[in-house]
Amino acid sequence: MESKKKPQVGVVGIPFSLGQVTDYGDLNLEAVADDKPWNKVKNPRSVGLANKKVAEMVAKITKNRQIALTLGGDHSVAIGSIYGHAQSCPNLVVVWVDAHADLNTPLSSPSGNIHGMPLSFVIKEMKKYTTALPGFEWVQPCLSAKDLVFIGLRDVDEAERAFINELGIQCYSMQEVDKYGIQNVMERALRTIDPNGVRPIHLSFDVDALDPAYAPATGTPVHGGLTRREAYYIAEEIAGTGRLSCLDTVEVNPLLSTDEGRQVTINSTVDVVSHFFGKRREGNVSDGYRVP
Ligand SMILES: N/C(=N\O)NCCC[NH3+]
Ligand SMILES: [Mn+2]
Ligand SMILES: [Mn+2]
Ligand SMILES: [Mn+2]
Repeated sequence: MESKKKPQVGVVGIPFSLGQVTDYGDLNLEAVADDKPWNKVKNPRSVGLANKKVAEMVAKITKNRQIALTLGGDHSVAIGSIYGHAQSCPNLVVVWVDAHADLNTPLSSPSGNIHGMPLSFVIKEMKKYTTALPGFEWVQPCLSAKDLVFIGLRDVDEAERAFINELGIQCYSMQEVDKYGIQNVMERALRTIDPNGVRPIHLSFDVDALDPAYAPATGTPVHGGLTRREAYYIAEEIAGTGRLSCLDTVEVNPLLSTDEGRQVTINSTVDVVSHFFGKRREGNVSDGYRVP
């Protein structure tokens, strides 16, 4: 699903040098008429309807045993992608790669922007802290807090940190990435959420997890982010499991940078996504290739 704005070719036309791709096309995301704010929450019914369509599409794709690549738009799209993915893979685990926790509820959010709240809609243990929101009646929490891990956090609101502590969610902020190194972080993260190495992986990649030097064209850039090398490593490790089942790639906003910044962001995003789909820095040999 692309955002409503005309996405840049770079992100839409990700060069899938490996594997067979089915383009399920753009979802027709119509705004809901008279979509009044709910407290500070803007456009709840339109965002809710869009996510319902995302959920139906992701459920269909993952039921086909294909990897669903969801191109945002902002991170609110993960409400639909995780819910839809859970319909076909109820035992999924979620790896959330982001500068932000996106764990606010409609009650705790300072901004009212739903892209800062997606996880509060899908985590079962968040039910008692949150509230019903018009447009989201269709969402049932489908993820246990123990099946989620954060990587790359460095801009976490107080309420989000309190929820992470309360729920005991596994969390590797940039502090832990610096302390342990990305190889160690990936080993610990996957060992904790999927010790037997059998569960389908939902990877939700917010490009602002990258340092703004590599992804300036995004809504909420935060200094001190992942290098491209660290992002490649995450992607290669996830691809290496063979259990990637859904990949969200969100928060690329071409309108928020210079031409150069836009291109830098698209190049980084396309490259990281290619590594999630099997591109390896050591090189690749396609099936059937024979030495010349
Ligand atoms: N990129 C964003 N989430 O990942 N923006 C919203 C965060 C506000 N705490
Ligand atoms: Mn996010
Ligand atoms: Mn973010
Ligand atoms: Mn945003």
